[in-house]
Amino acid sequence: MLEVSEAVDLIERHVGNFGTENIPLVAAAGRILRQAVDAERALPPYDRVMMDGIAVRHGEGRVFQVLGAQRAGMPAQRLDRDDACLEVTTGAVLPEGADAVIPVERLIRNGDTVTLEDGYVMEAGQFIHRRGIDCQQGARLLDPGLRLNAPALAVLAGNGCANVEVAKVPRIGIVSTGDELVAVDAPVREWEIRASNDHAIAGALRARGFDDVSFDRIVDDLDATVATLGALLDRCDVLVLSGGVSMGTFDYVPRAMEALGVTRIFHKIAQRPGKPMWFGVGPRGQRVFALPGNPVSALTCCVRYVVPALLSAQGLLAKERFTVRLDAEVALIPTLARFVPVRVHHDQAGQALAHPLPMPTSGDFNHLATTHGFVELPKGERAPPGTHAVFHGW
Ligand SMILES: Nc1nc2c(c(=O)[nH]1)N[C@H]1C(S)=C(S)[C@@H](COP(=O)(O)OP(=O)(O)OC[C@H]3O[C@@H](n4cnc5c(N)ncnc54)[C@H](O)[C@@H]3O)O[C@H]1N2
Ligand code: MOO
Repeated sequence: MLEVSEAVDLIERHVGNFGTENIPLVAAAGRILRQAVDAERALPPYDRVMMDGIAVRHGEGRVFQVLGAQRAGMPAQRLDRDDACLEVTTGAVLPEGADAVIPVERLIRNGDTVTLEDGYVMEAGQFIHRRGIDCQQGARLLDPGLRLNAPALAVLAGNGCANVEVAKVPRIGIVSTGDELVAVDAPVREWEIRASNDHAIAGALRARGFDDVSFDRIVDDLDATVATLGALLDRCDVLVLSGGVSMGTFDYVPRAMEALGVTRIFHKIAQRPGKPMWFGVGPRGQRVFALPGNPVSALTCCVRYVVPALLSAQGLLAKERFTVRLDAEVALIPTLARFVPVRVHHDQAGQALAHPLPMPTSGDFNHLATTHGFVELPKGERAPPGTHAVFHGW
């Protein structure tokens, strides 16, 4: 059986990428940037006035004649006199010849004359945001691999990028398998259960920007499984299945994959939950993740393997995971890595602590909703309080 890290490496090696597309900036929030962005011009592009008030030539004078107004959006005017000023607004170009801005609240105005407030001392260069101080033309502002958040969108807009090259979002087919499964809005009989894995998996994916998802259900029948999966392989880049991958006579997923020419990369990882996980690559390079059906296993495997693989295929550089310390002991398993659901809180120094809430079985998904994610623990006997562990959020 593979170790967790070996499974991650194998997926990483086969996951490839989904290509890029050029989209309008207005549609780019949350997408993964796939181009570099350089400054269109020096920023700010001119000496920018930072306060509403007056622009003057710095000196000893205290009374100034107002010659006119230099408003934002006007080309630069000229100020040649030490005893005069131009009224200015925040964002205006500093008038040529001026080298200080005095805020309006420091002035007493009388007709066309302004006088400095008693005791006010001006400094040369004050309240001027100098041309090029933020960056020079051509300076690198954004690198590929960034998720386009609010500041990054502002950089794109501020530098004339009306269209932007981003990673394509893959088409993902989410498939539930099992005769016992019933849709959320259908009548349910005593021996049936409602399918919940598909919604959990879609939630984990959508929360990371993978919003092109479809839902399908297949019954425990080899021909039906082959037919539905075949159609999905034709139109999807990624399949995420749950159920039908363990040892049962009616666990048809591995056999159907073989019949459809999907190459098995691995089956089974030394971990609990999620041991029977299966991963393969289709004839067109489609990535097929077949997750174990138990709800805790399915969601844990989705967050531990599917989400990071798809994000890395999109070229995202930042990793979502971070390190926490356990606040209570966890019993480990000598032969399997263990994923344990936790609630995260912080100690007085602001350090992230994880409170373990092991689920009694991998079928108990209702209690998962009280947790924030899970920690990954190695094989062993016990993890005492204080143990460092990697946390993965739902
Ligand atoms: N003889 C063995 N039996 C099992 C083994 C084993 O190694 N030998 N492994 C166990 C482990 S571990 C897991 S996990 C499960 C995984 O089995 P499958 O992937 O084949 O899943 P199913 O049998 O189809 O379902 C398991 C369980 O999950 C429920 N389920 C399935 N799909 C959904 C869904 N979409 N929404 C909600 N719940 C779902 C299903 O009703 C079952 O209760 O196998 C063990 N058995
Ligand atoms: O490992 Mo299974 O994934 O116990 O529930």
